[in-house]
Amino acid sequence: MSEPILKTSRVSKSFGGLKAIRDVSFEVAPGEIFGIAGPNGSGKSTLFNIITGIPFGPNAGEVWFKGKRIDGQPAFKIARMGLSRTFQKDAEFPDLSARETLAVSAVFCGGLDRRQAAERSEEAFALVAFAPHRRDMASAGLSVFEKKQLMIASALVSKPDILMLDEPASGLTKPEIQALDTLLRNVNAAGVTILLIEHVLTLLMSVSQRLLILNQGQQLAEGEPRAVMRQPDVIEAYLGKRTQ
Ligand SMILES: Nc1ncnc2c1ncn2[C@@H]1O[C@H](COP(=O)(O)OP(=O)(O)OP(=O)(O)O)[C@@H](O)[C@H]1O
Repeated sequence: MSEPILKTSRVSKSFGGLKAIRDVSFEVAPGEIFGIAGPNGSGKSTLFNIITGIPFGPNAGEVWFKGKRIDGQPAFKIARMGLSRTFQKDAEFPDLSARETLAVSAVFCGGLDRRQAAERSEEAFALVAFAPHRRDMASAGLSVFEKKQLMIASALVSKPDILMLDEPASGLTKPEIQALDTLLRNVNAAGVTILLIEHVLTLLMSVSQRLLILNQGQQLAEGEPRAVMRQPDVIEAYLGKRTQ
């Protein structure tokens, strides 16, 4: 692999007696779409939290981004270095328009002035193919898919090197998942490395160049998606053990 853009080295995170992430090490190459999967509660979102520092870093281990160690850094610094994320729950401002939402993200998260914010918003809207005639309506009136587009555009407005998406396909119909597949490929083709947590395995398998599988906070497998998904221990973690 070329020099990794992101690397974790034996990161761990505990909540009291619960070891949510144990000794997880992986590397992401620049320009890659890197998928992360695992059963419910296996630690996927906690891994994103540890990397971004939102709301906490690891208890142990190291996180490296663009050759710099970032664990222990404040979350806003990590974000401004070029690491941007979304959350499982859509969090729109219902009374703000899509355009105003992006302006807020650009000014507060990207640290941009109003002119730069407007330029970046146009770029982000274009990248996620957000319909121009819907940009000035209140976010509350947007469709589920448009809210996803807006969430991703908000994360892109600061021009991150890495975009980290936590289950972006949840709540989408099959055609919308197909549209999300295209959206992710377009964002990636524009030079953004993507880390993708996703339960919709068709999407994950379609867009990811490599997969990391977590189970009970531990790294179960990593590698080429089809090979990983054929591994007996991965099948067992998803489907349970045969009893006969
Ligand atoms: N802030 C917290 N305090 C206490 N326990 C937590 C906290 N965050 C996560 N956990 C626990 O850590 C474990 C891993 O949770 P996490 O949300 O990372 O899993 P996940 O793989 O993202 O799950 P899902 O697929 O359901 O979103 C779970 O047992 C969860 O209950």
